[in-house]
Amino acid sequence: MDKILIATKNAGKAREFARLFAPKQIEVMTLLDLEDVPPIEENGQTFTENALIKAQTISNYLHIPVLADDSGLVVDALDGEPGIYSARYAGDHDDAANNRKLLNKLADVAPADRTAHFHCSIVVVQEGKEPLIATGDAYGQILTAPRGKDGFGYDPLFYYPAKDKTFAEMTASEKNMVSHRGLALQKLLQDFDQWWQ
Ligand SMILES: O=c1[nH]c(=O)c2ncn([C@@H]3O[C@H](COP(=O)(O)OP(=O)(O)OP(=O)(O)O)[C@@H](O)[C@H]3O)c2[nH]1
Ligand SMILES: [Mg+2]
Repeated sequence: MDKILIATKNAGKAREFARLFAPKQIEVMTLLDLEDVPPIEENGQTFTENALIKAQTISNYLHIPVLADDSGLVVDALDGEPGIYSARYAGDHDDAANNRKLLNKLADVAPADRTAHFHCSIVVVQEGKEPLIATGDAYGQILTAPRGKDGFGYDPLFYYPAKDKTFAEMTASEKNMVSHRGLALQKLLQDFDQWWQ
């Protein structure tokens, strides 16, 4: 079975990618499976720049093909915050604190103005090849209180009208069908087989 290394330390992303790659008979490994990982500085100005930084840092170190995802929540009433800072909005990878900060910032914003989208940029890099890049977006709105227990990050606050559920109320497969990450990966996979050869 082929394996792909995903340059992420996020267990929520790792679970979603494992499920997304399963039909292709590709096993997913992540930085959570490795012992010594060089530090990755996510100092890009865009999601795609950050995804390239993650993938290239690890590919330069291990000399194997690497996929990376940079993603986040873009809230219209907050001029696009938290955006590329989604993981470190209030506390570094503290989902509860990040969600509290988001709710506080939106306290005076009416339901109709609480529109937002999740964005995901996925890249795959391999030495000597042009990177393969795909993006996906999922549109919804931010609730005033969390709903649901599944998923990760801001999922309990992100309401997806077409399914009348938050991302945290969806099963993993339901979320993958409509999520920013699922959509970006579907696009990436259209070109992946040819790129992978
Ligand atoms: O509710 C959510 N459902 C999602 O589907 C989702 N996708 C991204 N996010 C948020 O955006 C940050 C990514 O930041 P990010 O791309 O730098 O990833 P990360 O730092 O968590 O892991 P790594 O891949 O960098 O190691 C994450 O931490 C989350 O806060 C999500 N929240
Ligand atoms: Mg990160």
